[in-house]
Amino acid sequence: CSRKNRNAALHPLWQSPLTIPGGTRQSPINIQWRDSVYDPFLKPLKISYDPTTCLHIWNNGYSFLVEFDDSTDRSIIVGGPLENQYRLKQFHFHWGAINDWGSEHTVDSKFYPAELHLVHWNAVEYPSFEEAVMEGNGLAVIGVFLKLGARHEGLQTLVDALPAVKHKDTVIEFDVFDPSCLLPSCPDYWTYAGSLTTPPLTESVTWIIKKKPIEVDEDQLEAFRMLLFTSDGEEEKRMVDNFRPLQPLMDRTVRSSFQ
Ligand SMILES: NS(=O)(=O)c1ccc(Cc2ccc([N+](=O)[O-])cc2)cc1
Ligand SMILES: [Zn+2]
Repeated sequence: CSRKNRNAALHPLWQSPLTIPGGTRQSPINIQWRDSVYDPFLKPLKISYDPTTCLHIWNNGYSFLVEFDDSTDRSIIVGGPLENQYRLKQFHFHWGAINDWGSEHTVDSKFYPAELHLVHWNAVEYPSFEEAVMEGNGLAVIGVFLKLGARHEGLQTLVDALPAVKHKDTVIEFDVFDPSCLLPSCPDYWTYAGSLTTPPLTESVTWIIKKKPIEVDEDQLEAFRMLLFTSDGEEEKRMVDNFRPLQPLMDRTVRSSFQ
C-alpha cells in the first residue's frame, strides 16, 4: 500500500498496526442488528460478583481500570455462550472527547459516548490471566454501552475517586464495589468471537455485548474526560478518544440471545 495508507494504519495510541496481520477475529466491530442471528440455545448469562473482591482503581495510561482479586472463584460469570465459568479480573471504560462518539462497538453504525468492559478469564482451563490472554477461549468480556441521560448513582462512587488517579500510573485503594450495579436489568445480549482492543490485540475474547445501554449524566462523562494519558510532570494530554477503530467482520456471525 502507498506510504499514506501505511501511515493511516498506525494510530498514535496503539503504535502497533490497527489490524493484526493475519487477524481474522479482531475487535471492535459494528453490530448490524438485522444481520445478527437469534440462537435459542444461548443460555442466560449468570453473574455473581463479590463486592469485597474489589482492590483498587489504576490509571494505566490507556483507561482507568478497577481491578479485582482473581485468586479465587468469588466473582464469576457462567452460562450465556460460555463453556466454563470465568473469573472477573478488572473493568474499564472507553470514551470520546464529545458525546457523539466514544464506544468501541457500534450498533447499526451508531456510536455511544462510552463503553464499559468487564474482563473475565477462564480459570478452569488456564493457570493465569496472562496465559488465558493467549488462548482462543481464554477471555470473556461483557460490553455495556453508556448513553447520556440520568445520573448513575452506582457509577458516582467510582467518579468521586477519579481525581485521585488523574495521572498515568497512579492508583487508589477501592475496596468495596459491586460492578453488577453497572449492568442493565435487561438480559438481552449479542455475542461473537473477537479480540482484545488494545495491545496485545490477541484473538482470545468471547464478546458479550448487552443490548440495552445504561444511563449516565454529562458531569459523569466529563469526569472521565478530565483524566490524563500523561504522568505527573509531563505536558498534560486529556484521556479521551481511547477507543480502537472498527475492524472488519470477516467470516463471523454475531448471535443474539433475543428475537
Ligand atoms: N478493551 S479490552 O479488549 O476489553 C481489553 C481487556 C483487557 C486488557 C488488559 C490486558 C490484556 C493483556 C495484557 N497482556 O497480555 O499483557 C495486558 C493487559 C486490555 C484490553
Ligand atoms: Zn476495553
